[in-house]
Amino acid sequence: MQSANETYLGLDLSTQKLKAVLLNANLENVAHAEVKFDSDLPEFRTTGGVNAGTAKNEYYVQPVMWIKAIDMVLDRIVVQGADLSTVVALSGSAQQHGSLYWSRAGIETLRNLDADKFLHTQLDDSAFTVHRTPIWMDGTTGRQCEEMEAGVGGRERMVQITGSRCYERFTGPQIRRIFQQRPDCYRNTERISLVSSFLASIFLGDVAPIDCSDGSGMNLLDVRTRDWSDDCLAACAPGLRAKLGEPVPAATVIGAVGSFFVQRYNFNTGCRVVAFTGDNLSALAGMNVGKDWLALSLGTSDTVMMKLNAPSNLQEGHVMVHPTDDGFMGLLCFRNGSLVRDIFKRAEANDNWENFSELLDSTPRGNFGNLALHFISKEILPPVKGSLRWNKNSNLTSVELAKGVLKYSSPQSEIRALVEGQMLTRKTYATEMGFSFGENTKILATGGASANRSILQVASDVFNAPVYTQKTTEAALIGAAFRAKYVLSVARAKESPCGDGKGVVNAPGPYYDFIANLLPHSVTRVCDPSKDSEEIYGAMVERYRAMVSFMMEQQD
Ligand SMILES: Nc1ncnc2c1ncn2[C@@H]1O[C@H](COP(=O)(O)OP(=O)(O)O)[C@@H](O)[C@H]1O
Ligand SMILES: O=C(CO)[C@@H](O)[C@H](O)COP(=O)(O)O
Repeated sequence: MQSANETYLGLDLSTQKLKAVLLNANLENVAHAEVKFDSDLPEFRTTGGVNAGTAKNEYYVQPVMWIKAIDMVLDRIVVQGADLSTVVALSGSAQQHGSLYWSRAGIETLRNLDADKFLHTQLDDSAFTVHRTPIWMDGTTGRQCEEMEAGVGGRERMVQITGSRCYERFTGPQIRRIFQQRPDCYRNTERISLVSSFLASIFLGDVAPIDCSDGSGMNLLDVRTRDWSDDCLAACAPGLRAKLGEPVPAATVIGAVGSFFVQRYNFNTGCRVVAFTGDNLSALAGMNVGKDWLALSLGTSDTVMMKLNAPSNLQEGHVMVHPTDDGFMGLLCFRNGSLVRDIFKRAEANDNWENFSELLDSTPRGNFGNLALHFISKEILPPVKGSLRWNKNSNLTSVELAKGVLKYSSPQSEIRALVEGQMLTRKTYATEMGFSFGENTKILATGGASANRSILQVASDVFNAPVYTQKTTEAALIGAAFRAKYVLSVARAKESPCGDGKGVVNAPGPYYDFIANLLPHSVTRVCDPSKDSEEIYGAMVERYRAMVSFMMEQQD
């Protein structure tokens, strides 16, 4: 039976941080802690949480950094007042697509962790066959993408099976590259984890299954049957099914917390571990979005998410297995999100978000016809690299602007052109994915930049829809704790003896209603679109498309 002082732990291993939150039975925040990779773990020399490799578009992380962060974040949340013995279920979220390669010795160590030692002194480099984990920012697998699509019978077929065409950051192409370039490492790999199932594995004390929802970001899972596709596995690398293990639905209790955590952090032996999932899926769970809602996550990457009843066969964009119901989730990911806004904040706004907002607010909507696209690293949607600034004439001056010879004459124009360009990109692709904008459309924003009202006002104007936020900007993190509570309630109802009245636990019903009942007033309307929004931004979409075509022609 549920007792009033039970708590739920959520974790989120995002690009730049590892965060933890403890929620009580009413889903209220009891304690929170975070570890920032750049500043708290400087010995790993990351920038924005990642290391750049020597090859073009190569980005990786050393897994030991994440392991070190786990000890640190738990120590910190205890200092914040968390009594971890009250946690009845925990779950987590993590950046999507990255892959970790367990050695046999690593799995042995994982199963026998010594509570008197730090995790990172036990699970060191020898636990993994690949010491540079490729993460979602990596773009080195163009060749493997082509090979895998050809292997299954073409791009369309890949989209039909997995919900996405092959993307360079997706796990399947990354695994194939390791198989081809480092065959010994691949052969010596006992199991492969996603970042989410890796984090779950640590808490479980054994290799955790990959969940079907994060598994949809691999180009390996059949999103309809919710199992690995034999065609995709064959097109990727040999012996892969055994290395991946069987996928499970995100709503699965995968075991009890490992004894390391019981002895070292005072967790209860009965604390259940619920399958961890990808951060975008977890954000959808944390935002609990219903019909008419478009979720906009402004974390390190910007992502747009929506609920889909059936998979769309759109080639640009991803269809994933929904984390909390039987349907699907549509996802669009934009690599040049916060990191580019960070660059402009430093260069144009004295490294201060308030200045950035003032400059943004002091320029009229439409920016006198100045519009810019900044894809500092190769963008996912559209697949373009470079910067392009156009003014209202979009011709001669634009060429000079395009060459980077010129910037706009004021920081105000620079910043508005950037943010309007970003939001136009998000809206154009959301429309192409099949989201139909109408008078009932509402945007729910989350992620670090959703704390910025000025950025949200541009989003509201460009999307021509009201923007809402939740109390927290960390939907992926709270989504993990919400799922822990919900999945535990489902498990308890199943375990409970039925029919005799006493002690029977009722099934909690669908996830959406369960969370909505606990948190009936969880969103606040923060921005409304200006009256002239459609007039201004409707027309700008065509210019935006012309700019993208221009950039496409310039690509090498
Ligand atoms: N007030 C603000 N205005 C705009 N952006 C902000 C603000 N505060 C934080 N951010 C952005 O949030 C980003 C981090 O978002 P977060 O959701 O914590 O990232 P992730 O979960 O991907 O690690 C930072 O890179 C920063 O650009
Ligand atoms: O690649 C994707 C989604 O497909 C990214 O959204 C990653 O999942 C990273 O997430 P953040 O750290 O930006 O939240």
